[in-house]
Amino acid sequence: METILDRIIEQKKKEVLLLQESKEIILESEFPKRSLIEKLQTAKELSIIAEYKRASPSKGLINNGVEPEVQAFIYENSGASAISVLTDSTFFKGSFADLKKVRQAVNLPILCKDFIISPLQIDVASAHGANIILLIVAALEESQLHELFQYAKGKGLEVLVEVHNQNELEIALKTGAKLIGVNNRDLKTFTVSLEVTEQLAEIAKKSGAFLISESGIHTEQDAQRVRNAGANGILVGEALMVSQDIEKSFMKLRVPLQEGVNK
Ligand SMILES: O=C(O)c1ccccc1NCC(=O)[C@H](O)[C@H](O)COP(=O)(O)O
Repeated sequence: METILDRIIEQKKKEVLLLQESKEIILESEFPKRSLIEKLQTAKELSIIAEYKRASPSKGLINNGVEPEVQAFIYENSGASAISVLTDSTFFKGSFADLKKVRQAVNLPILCKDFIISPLQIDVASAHGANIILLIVAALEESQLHELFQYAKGKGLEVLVEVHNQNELEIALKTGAKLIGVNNRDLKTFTVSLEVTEQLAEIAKKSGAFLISESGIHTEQDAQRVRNAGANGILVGEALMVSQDIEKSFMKLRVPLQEGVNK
């Protein structure tokens, strides 16, 4: 049966074809480098990657009433370590224009949250000001994952390699990734469980990578739970996008790290 991830990847293939056919010259990034890894190395609390996400396949419309640069500015002032911007338009109502607006509004590292299957998309992400790209193991052949990982690193970008089970994690670790994202959401069924982070944390941490727990984190208890499992950071979208008081929501998620976890 065709899953939503299959549909997203089909759409991405069409977008990449259009990019290739347009022969548009994609300029090199004119924006300064920003490193999430450097922040994680010295963090004293669970790092928060705060996401700008208007809509999603699992939730439909989340919040279409706030501008990306305004939301990102509040995230930065509330203590975010990085900002994630959904750039997919078909399924998430995002865009690369959103990414650029966020780049111009904040000094934080920015993650381009998209479904990358081609080096061309990495060029576009970088040109719009991304410092980090996402590679989803479930969406790529292993050889493609390695090729895209090396390409992004060659452009000076950091790479968050996303997994949802042990098999994917073992594939991810073969790239030598320093940033492993464990997505608590199954992208095929939309089921969300923080147990996924608990199950994979030990193997991910043994490799020396920083562990980011992604999706389904809403409360202080959720943040503490994945922190206790060994996460260095969390990626939070919906909870912040629907919050009536972002600073207050942030304060609850800002929990101290256990000593030595990022050494
Ligand atoms: O969020 C979805 O419905 C979704 C569906 C299919 C592929 C990816 C999807 N989301 C991307 C993400 O991983 C999340 O935006 C991110 O981790 C934040 O999750 P949340 O805090 O639960 O909004």
